[in-house]
Amino acid sequence: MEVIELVGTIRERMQTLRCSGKRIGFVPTMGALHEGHLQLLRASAQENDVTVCSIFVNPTQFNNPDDYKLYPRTMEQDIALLESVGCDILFAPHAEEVYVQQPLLQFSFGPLETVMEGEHRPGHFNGVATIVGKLFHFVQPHRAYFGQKDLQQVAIVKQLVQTLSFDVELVRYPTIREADGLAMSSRNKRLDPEQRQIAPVLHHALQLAKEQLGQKPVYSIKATVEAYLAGTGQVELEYFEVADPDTLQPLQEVGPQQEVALCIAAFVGSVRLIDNILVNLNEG
Ligand SMILES: Nc1ncnc2c1ncn2[C@@H]1O[C@H](COP(=O)(O)OP(=O)(O)OP(=O)(O)O)[C@@H](O)[C@H]1O
Ligand SMILES: CC(C)(CO)[C@@H](O)C(=O)[O-]
Ligand code: BAL
Repeated sequence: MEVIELVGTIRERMQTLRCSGKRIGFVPTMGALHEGHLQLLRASAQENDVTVCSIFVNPTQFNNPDDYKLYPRTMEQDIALLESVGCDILFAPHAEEVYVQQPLLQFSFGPLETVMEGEHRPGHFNGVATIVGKLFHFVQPHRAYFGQKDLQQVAIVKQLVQTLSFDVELVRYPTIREADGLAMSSRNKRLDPEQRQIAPVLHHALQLAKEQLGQKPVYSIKATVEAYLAGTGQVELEYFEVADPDTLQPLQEVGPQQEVALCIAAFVGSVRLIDNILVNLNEG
């Protein structure tokens, strides 16, 4: 695997590959790789001629300085994992070069950024859109792979691609979970053993809500989830929403034919985790 750190070098390399007719698959990450990332990379390796992974803990998308400081960084182990799944190129740029020009562009994603992650992490999606846009320019992928775990991020990137006319096909990959249901996430590495044991309650709460969908009104389902998590005594709920899976806008009512996204964010100790599931009521 080639490891490239400089923007000029990745641009040149990708230009050459594109000119020789190679199809480029791209998996942007912040590192501390786990099986969720590896599945995205395997899908890319299968569906493209060349797979590029980026590892960059992007400072502009962190609204909480401690979260940035404590974000797990495991570069040596990441390189070994990338080699094990046949990744061709790792792009690991430096913040000084990525953010050489200031100030940052301000994006506007309308209603998408006023709910859930947008509401609770001010500036987060502006940082995500900025870095994803830059990475798309550097890597020039034909396809880019994103996880459903960050469902709202996928919608933001989709809007970014449409608004700025990037010629990139987006692939949304299902959430990969631990055996006990916990969605894999780099931040799981920050959980102590007791917190790790309790963390699957986020997923359990989503399952509980799913069972009640179509039977009970949305406000009552929300109350059930709140009471369930409060009962654990160790998890602080930030939000639970029943949302439209495309617009991510909260739904007050759910129709019999509807597909909905059940989305949750909660603190386990000082670690903030998110999760979601998609439910199609039509499928019984
Ligand atoms: N469990 C998972 N299943 C599928 N895709 C995932 C999973 N976890 C992360 N991804 C995807 O991998 C890409 C890189 O994510 P990132 O590096 O932020 O990792 P992460 O595990 O989401 O970390 P964290 O949530 O702690 O920031 C994103 O598109 C993300 O949605
Ligand atoms: C897409 C991304 C790599 C941008 O920094 C990040 O938000 C992530 O890892 O999901
Ligand atoms: N996986 C989303 C990136 C973030 O939480 O900042």
